Amino acid sequence: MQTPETSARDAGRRSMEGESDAADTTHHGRIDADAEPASDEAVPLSIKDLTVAYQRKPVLWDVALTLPEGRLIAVVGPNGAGKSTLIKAVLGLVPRASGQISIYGKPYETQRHLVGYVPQRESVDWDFPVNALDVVAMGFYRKIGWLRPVTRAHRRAALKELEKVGMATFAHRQISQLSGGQQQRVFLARALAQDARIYLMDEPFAGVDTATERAIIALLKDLKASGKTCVVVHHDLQTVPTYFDHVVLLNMRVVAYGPTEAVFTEENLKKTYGGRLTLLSQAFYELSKDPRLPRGTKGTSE
Ligand SMILES: Nc1ncnc2c1ncn2[C@@H]1O[C@H](COP(=O)(O)OP(=O)(O)OP(=O)(O)O)[C@@H](O)[C@H]1O
Repeated sequence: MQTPETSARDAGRRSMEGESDAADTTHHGRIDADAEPASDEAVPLSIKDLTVAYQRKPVLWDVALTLPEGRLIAVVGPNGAGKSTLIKAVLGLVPRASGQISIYGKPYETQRHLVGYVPQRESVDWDFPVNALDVVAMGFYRKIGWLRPVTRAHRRAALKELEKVGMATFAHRQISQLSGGQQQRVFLARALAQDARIYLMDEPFAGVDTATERAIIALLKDLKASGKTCVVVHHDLQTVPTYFDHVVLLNMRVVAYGPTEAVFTEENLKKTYGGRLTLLSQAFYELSKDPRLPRGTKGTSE
């Protein structure tokens, strides 16, 4: 039966068929680099046949991903590729035209307590009258229940999370009076307070200084060391190989997915970024000079 959702999907399929653009790959661009675990219950995030449309225009198309546990996973792609939409779809914040999403084998609605979210900074209302400590304490609400008061013990625990991100001295500062990087750290502390098993972070490195970037990457490594999975929307191609174990290359479809050293190649990036080859060549030129790169990642544009 034709519904508005299936009609949006069909419209999108037709427009996709007319294009030979960057996202046009076989097998939905999926590379099954990791052997899939026997059961979805062992998989932090499983996405099957996900299509999302805004006003009937698809922005994610037949996305399929099986993400492994205990890894740092970058989601990379050009502006408008659907990276934020992917994160929002997992959190049930945007309606799906089709597809199934599961967190450790069950729908997000029953697994919220396992998921920590760090939103894109621009999407937050920073005029909301709360201080940094209040924001972090919100991370405990799922455990304590929304109607229960935050106790002194929770505030102490929230302060500890702020310490981890170097923000304890700003605990009583209104969030609107913090710098962009400081706000970002507070939201990371809130995600830590959630004590989740999988973290979804939408551009946590955007607009932060070098010290904050180092603090965030140290935090990600700690999370990984304790077996957590972090899915991070990331724009800086140069740092992908050093920061992340796995990469999802996205441009409406999944162009490629798998371990960074196998997937983060110039060819796959060209498929992902399409016509923006000049920029990409420059990025690869910079990359090719970087001694930290794993073998096979170096570009050919030297
Ligand atoms: N609420 C919305 N209503 C209509 N269109 C939307 C909405 N949100 C996003 N879009 C469109 O969907 C597409 C994907 O947006 P999305 O924010 O997911 O991309 P992105 O990859 O995160 O981009 P960026 O790197 O610029 O943050 C874009 O073309 C965007 O304009």
